[in-house]
Amino acid sequence: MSGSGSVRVLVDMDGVLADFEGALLRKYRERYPGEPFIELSERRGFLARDQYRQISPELGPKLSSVYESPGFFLDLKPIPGAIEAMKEMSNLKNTEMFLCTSPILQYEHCVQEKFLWVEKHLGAEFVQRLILTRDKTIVHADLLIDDKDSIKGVQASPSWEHILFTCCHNQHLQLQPPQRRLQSWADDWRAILDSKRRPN
Ligand SMILES: O=c1ccn([C@H]2C[C@H](O)[C@@H](COP(=O)(O)O)O2)c(=O)[nH]1
Ligand SMILES: [Mg+2]
Repeated sequence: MSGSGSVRVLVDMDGVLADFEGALLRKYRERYPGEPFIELSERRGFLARDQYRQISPELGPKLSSVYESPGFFLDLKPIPGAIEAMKEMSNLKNTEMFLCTSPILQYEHCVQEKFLWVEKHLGAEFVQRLILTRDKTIVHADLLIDDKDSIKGVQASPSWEHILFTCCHNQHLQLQPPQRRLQSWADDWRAILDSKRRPN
């Protein structure tokens, strides 16, 4: 993959750098105060929309109207420790770091706001490291740090090892060895990167 001793890492945005689930619940409750909601501790499954649909079919579109609104992606708060970790990672020797995120299909606001979010929180130099794709399997890297439990695409055997970043919707999942987790940005992400470096 990358040269000897070096490592290429893809870092997801929603649920890893930006607190998508926290903002979604808060803004949904503000917009639909009388409707049922799901506490973050009760979230199961990657797509919040699907879990809300199971309560009642009309709740799915109500929930998605929240993240399709202008300003939703730009206003997301950083996950604790994420900004510091990205700045440190980008300065590590023999380390290529890219942000790799999937825009929603209602891309009108989402795409531009993802770029703006990166510039606002990480700085203009990180905008050059931003990859938007609906299929992360076709991007070549050693590691993908992502909160989605199952990442599928046209490439059946992606080049990267998926490190599951803990988020409310995946915290209950029991991983099958050798699958690995990163519990938070306070967890030892440096050791995970080092584990992919080949000796010089
Ligand atoms: O119920 C949901 C939850 C999330 N999404 C969207 C929001 C994000 O843009 C993507 C996730 O992107 P990642 O790059 O995998 O973090 O999924 C949704 O559409 N519906
Ligand atoms: Mg994500």
